[in-house]
Amino acid sequence: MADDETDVSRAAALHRQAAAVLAAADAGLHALTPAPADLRAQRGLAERLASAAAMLVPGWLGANLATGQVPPDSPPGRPAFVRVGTARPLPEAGFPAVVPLAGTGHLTVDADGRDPRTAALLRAVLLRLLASTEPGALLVRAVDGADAAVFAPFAALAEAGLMPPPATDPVGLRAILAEAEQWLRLRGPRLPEPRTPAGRKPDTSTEPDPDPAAPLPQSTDPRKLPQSADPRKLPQSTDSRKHEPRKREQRRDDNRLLLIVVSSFPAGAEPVDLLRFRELAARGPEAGLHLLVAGWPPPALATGLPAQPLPLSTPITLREAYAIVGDPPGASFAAQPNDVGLNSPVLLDGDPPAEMLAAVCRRLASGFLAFERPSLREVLPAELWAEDGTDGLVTVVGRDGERTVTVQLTDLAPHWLIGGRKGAGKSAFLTAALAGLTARYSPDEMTLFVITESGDGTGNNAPHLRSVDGGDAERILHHLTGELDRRTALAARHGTTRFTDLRTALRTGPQAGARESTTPRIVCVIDEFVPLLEARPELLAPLIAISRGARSCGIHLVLTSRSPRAIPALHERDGLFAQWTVRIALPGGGDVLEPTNESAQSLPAGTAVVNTAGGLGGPRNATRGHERLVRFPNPDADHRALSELHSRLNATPPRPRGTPAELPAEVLLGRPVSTRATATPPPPVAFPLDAAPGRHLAIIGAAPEAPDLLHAATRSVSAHHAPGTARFLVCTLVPDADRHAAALTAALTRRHEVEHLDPAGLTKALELEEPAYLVVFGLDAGDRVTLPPDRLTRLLRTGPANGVHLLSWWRGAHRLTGDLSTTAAEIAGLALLDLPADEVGQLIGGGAEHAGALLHDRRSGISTPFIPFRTEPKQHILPAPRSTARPAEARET
Ligand SMILES: Nc1ncnc2c1ncn2[C@@H]1O[C@H](COP(=O)(O)OP(=O)(O)OP(=O)(O)O)[C@@H](O)[C@H]1O
Repeated sequence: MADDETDVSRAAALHRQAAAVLAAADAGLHALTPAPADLRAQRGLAERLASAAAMLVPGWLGANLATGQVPPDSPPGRPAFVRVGTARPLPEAGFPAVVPLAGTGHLTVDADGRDPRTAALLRAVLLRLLASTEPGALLVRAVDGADAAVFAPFAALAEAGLMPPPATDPVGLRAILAEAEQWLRLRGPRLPEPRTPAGRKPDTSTEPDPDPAAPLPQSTDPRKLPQSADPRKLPQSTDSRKHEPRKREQRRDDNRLLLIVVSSFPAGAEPVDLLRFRELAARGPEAGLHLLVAGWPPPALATGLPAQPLPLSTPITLREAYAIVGDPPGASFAAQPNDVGLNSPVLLDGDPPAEMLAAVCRRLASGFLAFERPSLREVLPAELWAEDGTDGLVTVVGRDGERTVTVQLTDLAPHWLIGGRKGAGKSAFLTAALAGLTARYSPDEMTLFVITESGDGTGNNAPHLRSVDGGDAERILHHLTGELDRRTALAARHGTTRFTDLRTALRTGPQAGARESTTPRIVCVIDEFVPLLEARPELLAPLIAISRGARSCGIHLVLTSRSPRAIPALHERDGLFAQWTVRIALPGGGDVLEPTNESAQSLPAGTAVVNTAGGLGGPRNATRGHERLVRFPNPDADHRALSELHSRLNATPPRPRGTPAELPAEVLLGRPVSTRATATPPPPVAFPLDAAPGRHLAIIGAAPEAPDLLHAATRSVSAHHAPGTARFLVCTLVPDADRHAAALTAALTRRHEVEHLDPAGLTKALELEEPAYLVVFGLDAGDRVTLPPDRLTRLLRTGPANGVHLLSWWRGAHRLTGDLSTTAAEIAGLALLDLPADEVGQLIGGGAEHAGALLHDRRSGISTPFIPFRTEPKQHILPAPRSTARPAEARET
């Protein structure tokens, strides 16, 4: 019994003990967990926060990407908030953790992108932002200093030029900083110069380029018109170097954002770079610039700098299994005044599904290509012909992100080599570049020759243009080598070795204002030079001569090709391209770059790599100071702007007249007389009107078609000159030719400046020293008062050097072989129409016998029969002049 009692007591004690433990555990539990009512409140709060988040971050900005389901599109507008993960105040309750961005601030993560959680977060946030904005409305620049391939999944955007490959070194980092600072300069309040704590200026010597938005030196050309005299102004265009980015931005999209995502800072980054980040952070949000910086502050780099938070940013701090989200700029997540940050652990978003990310990149890349192409107007200046070409020619060729890209033709970078596969856009690039050049420089500053197979390769009819006929290649190149010789002699005379100095000497020296001092830079474009050189190897020598002499003579070559390396010798040491520093590679045109340079691999349409170091380069993903990926306009899509420009160019004073750089005009007289059938029509019979003494034409004969031939021949000279660039003085001394003179005047007036002269005016015009064509019908009727022999002789001898040429019709040979024979012997070009054999003999020497039309060039001694060109049908018959008519009689008629 006693044992039973003992057992019962022991059981009771154990029971009490167990009950006490239970009570203690119960008390302990109650002390550790919230009361059921609080739990419910927290769950309710999480639900309310989740619904608020759905409104704050709709669609891509806040969806749970891990499900793999493509979220609905976000409504248009800036991504003011973005989700970074899920806040979990309770294991079973959570809500999206959302931080502010556009218009408010930035985001920092303490661990850099080498931590996989950071890398995944950066990719997720970047994807959300890209997917929720219009293609091109968000420009992204990335930095991956640890080269951890954090942004590799976004490579398709790099190829589209939407998000360039990440910068991996300090040079690339500084290029991005410079771009961001330029962004602020254009959009935000003024950015002060960043300084190190010691007051030292940041070392920007390794930055890729000077600020392209900075204005170029102002023109010193005294002929430059003031802004108010604005026939030259292009009111709807903008000077891309001075005003264009701001205007473009205002016009197109004030809501654009520039996002800089730093996964990790490169090892060589300096404290001053971080200070620049701080400045950008402080001023960025109001200008649409936002930063997503991992590894902030970078302790190893921040030597000398206190580890401060980035201004206006929401900091994220990683812990073992979760992250802590600090307070956003200017606000607090905490309910209690003394609390800081979100009062809940946050599970950061992981990597978005790869397929989803790739699809978004593809969509953006194709949309961006259309969105981001600059218009032709963006490469044109605000004012026509306002630039001075003395130091070189510079034009905008397109845009690299927000930065306009200019390319130069100067004494040190005299030529361009452009490569691209068929259909790459070479003609488009050229057309836009030439439009920019012809709009910036007047024909006094620049002369243009274009050699194309088709003759229409550049769509250019600017008054600077001298020839677009592919058949003219030889003539043009020989003319240019002649010009090279002339300029070389001038340079020797003035003791100059650079063209800039020669031009300055010519302008300011005693010869200033004389014809020889008008020495424009010459640009000679050869579209598709490879087939040309393959077919005409003899053209290589003049090309090499021009290439070498460019520096001192101001003659620039621009060559394009689908296969620039098809003639390897041109690229070898001392080959044509050895000294050509400017290389422009369009899609499929990587051949113009050095073989080790991969930057032009898989370029999309409408883009080009502009390299100013002879094509030197390396891997594709590197940022190089001498290389730019440029988007260029498509003039095909901008016909209106192009034709508007050309009509302005052709209507714009001052109209340049003949310059020594111009190819001499040729008078076309007729078709050659040939009995052989040929596949292509032979060239017309022509007489060149160059600068040598005697280069004038006399059409001689009483045949009815003779005055009409003068009409036709003069029109061919008119056609040689770009509209508005030549001057014609027309005179008739025989009434029967009045209608020819009137018809000619009417035809010429449509293109050039024309003046009708009476006999007294003709006498005066014999003293002309300004370039002009003197066209006289019935010159044999001029008496000694109208045609003082000494004046006529002087004109015939010295006129061509001044660009003055006499084109005349004589009703017979009697004056030329009679009283004016000495004077008339100065005329080198004789077009004889049905002259009696004895008169032909007297004029061009014995033994000549010919019926019909014959051109005799006294310089070469060659006579060429031809079938005269006509402007009117044959029925008009002139009364035959009296071959014995005396001058005075003729004048009275
Ligand atoms: N900036 C651009 N963006 C988009 N498309 C463009 C751009 N420039 C040109 N294109 C288009 O590319 C096509 C080819 O252009 P283009 O004729 O200039 O090429 P190409 O290199 O000169 O060709 P080819 O070698 O046959 O002469 C045209 O249809 C043109 O509209």
